[in-house]
Amino acid sequence: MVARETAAEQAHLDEVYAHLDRRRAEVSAQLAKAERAPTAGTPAARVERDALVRMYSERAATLRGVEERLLFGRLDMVDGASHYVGRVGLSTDDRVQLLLDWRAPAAAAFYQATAATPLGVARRRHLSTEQRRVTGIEDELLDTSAGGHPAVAGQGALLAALNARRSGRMRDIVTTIQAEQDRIIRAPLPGVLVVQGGPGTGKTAVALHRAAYLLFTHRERIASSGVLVVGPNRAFLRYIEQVLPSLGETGAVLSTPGQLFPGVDATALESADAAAVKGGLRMADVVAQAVRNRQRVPGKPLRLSVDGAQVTLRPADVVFARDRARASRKPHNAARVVFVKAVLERLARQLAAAQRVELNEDTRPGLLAELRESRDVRREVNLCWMPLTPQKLLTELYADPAKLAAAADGRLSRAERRLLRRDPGSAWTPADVPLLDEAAELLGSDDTAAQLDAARAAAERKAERDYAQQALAMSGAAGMLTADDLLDRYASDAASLSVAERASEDREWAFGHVIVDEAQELSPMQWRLLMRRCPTRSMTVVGDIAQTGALAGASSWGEMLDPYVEGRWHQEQLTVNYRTPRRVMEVANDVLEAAGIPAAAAKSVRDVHWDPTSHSVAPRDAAALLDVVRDELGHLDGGRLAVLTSRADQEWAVGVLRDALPAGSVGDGPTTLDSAVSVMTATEAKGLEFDAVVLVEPAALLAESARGVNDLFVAMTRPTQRLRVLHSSALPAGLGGLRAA
Ligand SMILES: Nc1ncnc2c1ncn2[C@@H]1O[C@H](COP(=O)(O)OP(=O)(O)OP(=O)(O)O)[C@@H](O)[C@H]1O
Repeated sequence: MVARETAAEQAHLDEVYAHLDRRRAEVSAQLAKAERAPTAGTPAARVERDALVRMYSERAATLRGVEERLLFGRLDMVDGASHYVGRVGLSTDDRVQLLLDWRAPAAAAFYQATAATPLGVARRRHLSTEQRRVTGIEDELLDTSAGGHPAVAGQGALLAALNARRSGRMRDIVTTIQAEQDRIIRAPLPGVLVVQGGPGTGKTAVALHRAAYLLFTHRERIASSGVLVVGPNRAFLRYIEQVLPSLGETGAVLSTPGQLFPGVDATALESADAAAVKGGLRMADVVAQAVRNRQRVPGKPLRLSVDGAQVTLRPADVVFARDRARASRKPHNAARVVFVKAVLERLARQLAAAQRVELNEDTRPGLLAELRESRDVRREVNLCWMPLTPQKLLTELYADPAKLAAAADGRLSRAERRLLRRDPGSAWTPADVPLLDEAAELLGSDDTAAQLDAARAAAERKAERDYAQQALAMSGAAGMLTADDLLDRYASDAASLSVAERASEDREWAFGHVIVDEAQELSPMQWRLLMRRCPTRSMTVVGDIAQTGALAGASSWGEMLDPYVEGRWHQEQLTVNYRTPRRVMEVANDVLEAAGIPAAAAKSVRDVHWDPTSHSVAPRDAAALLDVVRDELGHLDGGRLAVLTSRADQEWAVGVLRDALPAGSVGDGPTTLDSAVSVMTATEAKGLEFDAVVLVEPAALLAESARGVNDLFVAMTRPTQRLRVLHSSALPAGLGGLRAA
C-alpha cells in the first residue's frame, strides 16, 4: 500500500518538476531575447528593455529558488477536491492546477485544519522529498466521520525537521508551519503587529514567512516599495539570508540597525553605557540643539573689506538673517540659502553707501557679486552658518566637550557627556546611526551641488516618464501598468537596480512593510528612525522582552511603540519552543525565576537524552575548555558548536581554540557560522542556534551588564541538543539544576 501511494505521488511530483523545468526554459528564453533586443539608442526603448530584463530576471530567480522540496503537501477535501501544496503555484497551459502556492487562501487549511475544526479537509498529507524523489508520506485523517484510518503513517515531518543537524543557515519551515504560527503569518497587512514569544518559538521563522506571504498577497501594494527586514547583526543576516529566496521571494531588504543610514555600515563596539545614552530620546533634542548652535551670531561687529571698501557685519544683521532663515522651516543646509541672501542684502546697503551709489534693481546684482567675491565676507558668513553633513556635525560634537555641553544644555550629566567623547575619525557604532539620521533630517542635503543634482534628476525623470509613456502606448501595455509604475519599479538611472537595492541606498525611502527581529534590543532612537522609514506604520515586530540585553532596549512593548501608534498595536503570543530541549529550558527558566524576572515559559516540544551539565574547572582553564570542545566536536557530525563567553573571556577562548584546533574550524565575523565552532558573546549569539553550546564562566557574563541575567538566558537557550557549562567561580543562582559532570 505504501509503495503504491508512493509511486502515485512520485508520478505527480515528476509532472510538477517537468512543468517547472519547462517554465524555467521559457523564462530563460524570454530573458535572453529581452537582453538581445536592440534599443535603437532611444531612452524609451532602453527603459522598456531594462524593465523586461529585470522582470524576467526576477522570475528566473524565483523559479531557481524553489527547487528543494518544491511540493510538500496534499489536501483531500470532504467534497472530493484535492490540492497539492508547494512553494509556488503552477498550472498547465490549459489552467489545470498542478501546485497551489502555500500562501494562497485555499492553502491555509493545510496549516490550520485540526480534527476539531477540519475546515473541509478530509485528509492532510505531508510529503517528504529529496532531490525530486518522494522519501516519505505522513497522513492525518481529519474528517473522522469518514471512519477511515491513515493510509500511511510516516515519521513526524515536524520532529524530523527539528532534530536535523544545524548547518549554519536557517531553513524555511514552510512544510511544517504550525497553526498558531500560520495565523500570525497570514495576519492583515495594516497596523503594527507585535509577536512576543520565548526562545525558539519560531519568531524569526514566522517573521520571514510573513514577509513572503505579504509580498505574495499584497504584491501590487508593496512590491514596488519593498519590505525591510531588520536583524541584529551581519552574522544573523547571513544566517537567515537564504530563507526568502527559498520561498521564491527576492524583494526584501535585509539590514542590521547599523546599516540603516545609507553609506554607513556601523559595526564598531562601544560600552553598553555609552550606547544607552545615545539610545535615549533626549538625544533627538541634543542633536537639534547642536544644529541650532551651528547657526551663530558674532559677539561683536566685524569689519570686512570688500574690493577696497569697508562694511560692518553687525550682530543685529545676523540675528535678522538667522530668524528669517529659521522661519523658512527648511532644513539647515537649504535654509542657509535664505540666510546668506538676507545677510548679503543688509551688507549691500552699506556697500552702496560706501561707494556712493543708489541701491536699486540695476546696481544690486553688481554689489551682491562684489560681496560674494570678498574673502572676508565668505569666511564670516560661513562661520555663521556653515553647510554641514550629518557625519561632520556628529564627529565635531563628540570631539569637542564644549560643543557637546552647549548642545546638551542640561539634558545630559557630565558623566554621560564623558561617555560620548570620541576622537575624530573613530568608526561609527550602531547607536550612532539614528543620531546621523536625526541630523540628516535637520540638515537636509549638504550643499548646493546636491540641490542642483536633485533638480537635474527631476528633469531627467520627467523626460524618462514621457518616453516611458510613449513606450507603453506603443507596446499596448497601458492599462496594466502606468508609466510611473514602470519607472518606479524598473527605470531611472538605476534601471538595472532592484527595488531592494534602490531602497537600501535611499535614506528617504518609504517601505511598504517593516519587519523587526530581536526587536526588544532597539533603543527609542532606533525606533524613531524605523518609524521614519515606514510612514504607513505597517510593521511586524518580533521579540522577547525576557531576552533584552541592551540597556536602552525595551522592558515593555508599549514603552517603545506607544509614542508612535498609541493603543493601535496588536500583540500575538507564540507558546511552543521548537529549539531548546525540555531539560535545558527548565534550567534556563530557573535562572530567570531566581532573578525574579517573569517569563511566560514556552513549552519545549523536544526532549533529548543528554542532561545539561556543569564542569567545575580552574580559572581560564585552557585544557578543560579544549577537552570539552573536542568531546563536542566528536558528537557534532557536521553540525555547529558555539562557545559562549563574556566579552572579557572571548579573546582568550578564541586564542586557545585557534591554537589547538585544525585551521578554519574556529570562525569569526559575519561568516563565523560557516565554521564548525563559533566563539561568541551572548549578544552576538542572539537569534542564532547551534547543535551544542559550551558556556564559559556564566558568573562573568552575568557581572558584565545590568541585564546580564537576560544575556545568560539567551546563551542557555541557543542549543538544539546539548548544553555544557564550565565554571571556576560559584554557579549563578538558578543553575543548580545542571548535572555536575
Ligand atoms: N513550525 C516549525 N517547523 C519546523 N521548525 C520550526 C518551526 N517553528 C520553528 N522551527 C525551528 O525552531 C528553531 C527556532 O526558531 P526561531 O529561530 O525562528 O525562533 P525564535 O523565536 O526567533 O528564537 P529566539 O528568540 O531564541 O531567537 C529554528 O530552527 C526553526 O527553524
